[in-house]
Amino acid sequence: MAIQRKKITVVGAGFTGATTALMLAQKELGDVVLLDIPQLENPTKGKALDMLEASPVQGFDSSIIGTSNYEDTADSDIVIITAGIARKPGMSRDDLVSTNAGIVRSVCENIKKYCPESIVIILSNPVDAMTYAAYEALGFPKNRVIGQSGVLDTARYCTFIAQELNVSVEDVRGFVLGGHGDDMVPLVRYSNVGGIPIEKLISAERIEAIVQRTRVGGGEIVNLLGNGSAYYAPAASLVQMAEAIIKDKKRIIPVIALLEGEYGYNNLFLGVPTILGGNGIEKIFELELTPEEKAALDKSAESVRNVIQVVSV
Ligand SMILES: NC(=O)C1=CN([C@@H]2O[C@H](COP(=O)(O)OP(=O)(O)OC[C@H]3O[C@@H](n4cnc5c(N)ncnc54)[C@H](O)[C@@H]3O)[C@@H](O)[C@H]2O)C=CC1
Ligand SMILES: O=C([O-])CC(=O)C(=O)O
Repeated sequence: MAIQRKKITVVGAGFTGATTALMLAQKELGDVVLLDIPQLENPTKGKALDMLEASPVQGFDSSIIGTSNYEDTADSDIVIITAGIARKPGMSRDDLVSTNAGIVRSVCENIKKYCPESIVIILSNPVDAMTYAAYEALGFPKNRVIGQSGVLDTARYCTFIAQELNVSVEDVRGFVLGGHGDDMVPLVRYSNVGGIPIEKLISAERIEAIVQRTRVGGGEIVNLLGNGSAYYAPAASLVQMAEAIIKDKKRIIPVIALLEGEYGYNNLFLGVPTILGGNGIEKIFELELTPEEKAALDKSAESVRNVIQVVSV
């Protein structure tokens, strides 16, 4: 039997979706279908063709097509949902909940029909609640419905640590637990640089400043851009997740997963460290937390639960 390339659909051809499509193709992770609403069919086709025309220059052989027709997405291995509105300065991610829940649900009805075996990664905000809404609408097993927040939040956290110490980002390790909101929980105790705990290298005050900056990292970009939110680092984060799945890398990556008892929470989607591989979320790691860390996670979980209540049908 001929070996087939993977097929990856990106729903939403705006800033995050288009950037993701290009990065996926540049890494030759599969053939890419970029889908947006019928009113934007020509611009979506135009973006896809423009990207494809970069392929001879950059030397990648993935195809990229633009469409508004879900038939073109049929049997995708991975579907990435970026459809929805983004926040502007002065807004919180939670302000997007009603609009984006409707969009994510309608997208999921089509994914269920055309890509029933796919692994679905959700980016649309407020992402913990949107992952819940997608899970309800798709009816897929929980390992195949995954939200993106932890890769991005951790990337911001590691960027700031590397800047603080003037060292390579490659040597910084850490991760962020909890919801994708201002009370997310960067885990200082589990963070190190080249194996050295960051608490040995950075003062408590500076660590606290880095934690705070990470928590509001999305808002920092929103305020700078003025008319939308981050897209380069979010796209890179989605691509890392897609790559872990497509190559069955079994990477340890923080993602938004359905918790059924882990960390003491039930029926809640929240960012936790997982093994991400060919079957999607293959394992959730339950870490031992100090009372302070658990209290911070409880606060974040409560915020997510309040938003999920708005979208729950
Ligand atoms: N979870 C995370 O870490 C992050 C989440 N986001 C979220 O991702 C979403 C997208 O952000 P951007 O790409 O910057 O926004 P954008 O406005 O540039 O693009 C969104 C696209 O979705 C399309 N769309 C709307 N309804 C649709 C539907 N029913 N079917 C298909 N496409 C549809 C729009 O036409 C638009 O092209 C926002 O909700 C944003 O808050 C953004 C960055 C990080
Ligand atoms: O801040 C936003 O609205 C977009 C987002 O989730 C992020 O960049 O972390």
